[in-house]
Amino acid sequence: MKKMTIIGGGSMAEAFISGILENGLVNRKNVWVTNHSNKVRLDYLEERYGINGSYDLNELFIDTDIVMLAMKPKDAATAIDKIRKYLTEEMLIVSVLAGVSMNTIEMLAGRQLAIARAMPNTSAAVGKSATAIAINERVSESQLEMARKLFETVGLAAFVEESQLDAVTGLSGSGPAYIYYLIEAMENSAVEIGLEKQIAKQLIVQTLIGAAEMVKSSAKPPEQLRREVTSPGGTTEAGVQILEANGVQQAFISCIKAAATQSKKMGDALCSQLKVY
Ligand SMILES: NC(=O)C1=CN([C@@H]2O[C@H](COP(=O)(O)OP(=O)(O)OC[C@H]3O[C@@H](n4cnc5c(N)ncnc54)[C@H](O)[C@@H]3O)[C@@H](O)[C@H]2O)C=CC1
Ligand SMILES: O=C(O)[C@@H]1CCC=N1
Repeated sequence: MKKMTIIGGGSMAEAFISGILENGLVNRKNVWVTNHSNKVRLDYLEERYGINGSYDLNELFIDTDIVMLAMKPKDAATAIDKIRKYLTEEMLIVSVLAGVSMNTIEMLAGRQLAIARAMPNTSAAVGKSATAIAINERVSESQLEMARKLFETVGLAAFVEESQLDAVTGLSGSGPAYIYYLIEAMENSAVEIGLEKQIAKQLIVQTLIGAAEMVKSSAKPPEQLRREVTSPGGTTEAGVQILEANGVQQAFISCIKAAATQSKKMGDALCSQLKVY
């Protein structure tokens, strides 16, 4: 990959810049980033990573072979409108915009483009994202490999159909927040039952890593692993009965469905705004 241009210099962009440089995917002198008039932030990215920040569109787009869209979905229309004349069919456009379809991006750009639309998560910041990627028919084999390599610099990358990306968003895009929510509850309860926050945090984190590792490496389904922890009449049973009585599993299911529905709604809202234009 010769040159990469990132539109939007927020937390997602920073995770990718860090991953790309750590893995030597693009030379730091060939990584370009812009944002919406936050010069202080661009200066920080330049200084911290030795990359280029710029507001000059010619400089940003000349000879670039990959353009990443990393602004908030609500800013996508304005941002793409500004850069549309610089986008060409030869470039790979990589979008991480939640809920914004490849069709919508092409409508905003006013032309057909080779697009890889992905849903990473914030664990990209530590190289542990779970990312799903969908591509359109204009993406070449070499561009597909480029997208795979790009997302693998920040964690696991899997290819899905675009129609599945709202589900992915509800599941793993928003997923870290559900786990943090659980950790908050575990930390609060630990303090209430007499543990110090610091030691509780270590125990909780290791418990999560261990359980995740077990699910990953074992052929047993999670339900069976759960049963193996649960001795009849024991402590786990006493705890899990409370979760069941409070409908916690159902609450998680409803939570993920609501997040997936919201992803679809956000995309539909942007799409209907475009039709009104
Ligand atoms: N935060 C998350 O958990 C995840 C976010 N995403 C997606 O990643 C994208 C970025 O999210 P964050 O990094 O959290 O956002 P952020 O708010 O940290 O950064 C957004 C950046 O876009 C820039 N921007 C706004 N308007 C612009 C314009 N017209 N031209 C150029 N730059 C412009 C802002 O100046 C800012 O630097 C969003 O579309 C979000 O849906 C995807 C997966 C997970
Ligand atoms: O909450 C959001 O809309 C974004 C998309 C996935 C995670 N955060």
